[in-house]
Amino acid sequence: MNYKVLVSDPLAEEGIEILRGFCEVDVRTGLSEEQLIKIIGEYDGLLVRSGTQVTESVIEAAEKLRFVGRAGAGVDNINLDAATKKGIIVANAPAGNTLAACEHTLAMMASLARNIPQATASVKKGEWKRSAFMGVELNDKVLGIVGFGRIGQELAKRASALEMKVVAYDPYINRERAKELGVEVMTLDELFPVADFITVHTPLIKETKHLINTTTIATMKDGVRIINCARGGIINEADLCDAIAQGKVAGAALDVYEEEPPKASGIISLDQVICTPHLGASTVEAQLNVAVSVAKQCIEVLKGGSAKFVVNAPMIPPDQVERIEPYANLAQKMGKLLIQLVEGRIESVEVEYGGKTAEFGQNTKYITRLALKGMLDPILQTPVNIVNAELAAKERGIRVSETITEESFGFTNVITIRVKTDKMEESVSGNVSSPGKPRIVKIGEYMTDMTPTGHVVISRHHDVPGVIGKFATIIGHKNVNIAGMQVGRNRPGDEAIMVLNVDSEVPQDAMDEIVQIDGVFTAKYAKI
Ligand SMILES: NC(=O)C1=CN([C@@H]2O[C@H](COP(=O)(O)OP(=O)(O)OC[C@H]3O[C@@H](n4cnc5c(N)ncnc54)[C@H](O)[C@@H]3O)[C@@H](O)[C@H]2O)C=CC1
Ligand SMILES: O=C(O)C(=O)COP(=O)(O)O
Repeated sequence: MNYKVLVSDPLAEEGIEILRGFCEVDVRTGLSEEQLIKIIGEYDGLLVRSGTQVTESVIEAAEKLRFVGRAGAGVDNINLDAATKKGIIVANAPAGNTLAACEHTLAMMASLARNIPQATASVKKGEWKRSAFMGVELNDKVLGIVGFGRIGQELAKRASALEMKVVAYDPYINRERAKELGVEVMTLDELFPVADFITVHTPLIKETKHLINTTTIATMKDGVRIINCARGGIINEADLCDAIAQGKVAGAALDVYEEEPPKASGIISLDQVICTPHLGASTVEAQLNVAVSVAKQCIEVLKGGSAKFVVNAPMIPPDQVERIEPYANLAQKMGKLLIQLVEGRIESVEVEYGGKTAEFGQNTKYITRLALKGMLDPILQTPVNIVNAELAAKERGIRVSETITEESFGFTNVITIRVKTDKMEESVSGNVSSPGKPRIVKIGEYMTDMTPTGHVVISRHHDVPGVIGKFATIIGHKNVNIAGMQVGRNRPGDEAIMVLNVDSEVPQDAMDEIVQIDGVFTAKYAKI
């Protein structure tokens, strides 16, 4: 298969080389939205940084696109809802530029404290104004970190080494980690009045938009200095401008802006504001890291696998992959089998996690999505994958639920998928007894022991002599070899189930004949 990937922002050559070893790569930077919309239909993958706006219209025009890779952390320039709806995997490289952004923040803070950019410009003009650039020390000052994630934590370590007192706010803060780093955890209301320097390291989301504004600035220390190396929009620039003009805020260091590039007449025109053009991630080391990371993830996805840092679907933590992945694969096969066994419009899908699968925790969401993919992908026009499986079900009015039970009919771990349609109900249960040994252990009420692979015929019939023989004769006449057979029943003479593993497809006319056999209630052929 000849894949094509578009790189629409500057990406380190090392990443592009990795991609070129796998597929065709076009590097076209500086495209307008209109230009991007015109060409995106040709591509299977798109790699961006913060310069490209991957809007809903771009996603709409992307006929073949399966992967959008963000060579960096922030994904606020990508319309995740639109991508999710279309089943496009969006992944980033979250840790690759952490240190670059952290060091840039430190550099900005030191430059702000000592007026280095303003002094540099003055000296270059031939001036020698030593008293005009009196600074403040970082030593002993309180640094307030808002957003204690990767960058916030790295910054705390370094600021402590400079003998600053570090305080932090994050609604999801890891208190243990904060304690280890000697950081005092505060609420925002507590942090604002005590900090000499305030630096934001949150994503730009609804909750953080204009987090720093006239009202919150009023609660800050007089002469506070503010740094934003995270995202424009976390600070209300107009409000900050006023506060600097009034002398409430002594200065600001900005790497990111509400509009990029920022207007020359806006906040950057103030002498007390120092600025860089979104350079937080611009180090040789960080660019190599993020480019290689997204290139590798892109290849994995185009090969049919998953990406390591998917942002629009549940992910399995790396240390859980070995345990969860076999069940996820099994669930997908169970879903694929079920959809071939049922008739009618699906109303609900229930995935029950039995025995010790309760220990899977949040990872059940990943497994459930793969069960839905197995079930819905064969019957829907739009490809269904881990990203859009849940949405695809919801859009078709299918209720999806997960339940957890200790009940496991003798197995350590067991997953049961129950499908209810407007005509019937069916269920299958599966287990992975040892690595690489997935089994279907129950179909409806009947225990089985079936490998979920290849061609199968599953019938329900009256448990009376002769039925199985007639069955085998019909299949034999079609030259279909029977590889294995299991019969399950609850009581002699009752309804029984038969699972036949066969070596090739059973033609429809043979299936039609089988259902005509006296005593056969249902018979379904399925390919897993
Ligand atoms: N200037 C640049 O070139 C760069 C900017 N960034 C930006 O820096 C920011 C942080 O990046 P990372 O530390 O890697 O992300 P992260 O995801 O590791 O940390 C973000 C933290 O913000 C916290 N948070 C969420 N909502 C919050 C709220 N309402 N108030 C306070 N905290 C909240 C989260 O709990 C999380 O701990 C992102 O916006 C990212 O895009 C990242 C790299 C380079
Ligand atoms: O990783 C991030 O969030 C950044 O803001 C870096 O942006 P960039 O890749 O340099 O355009």
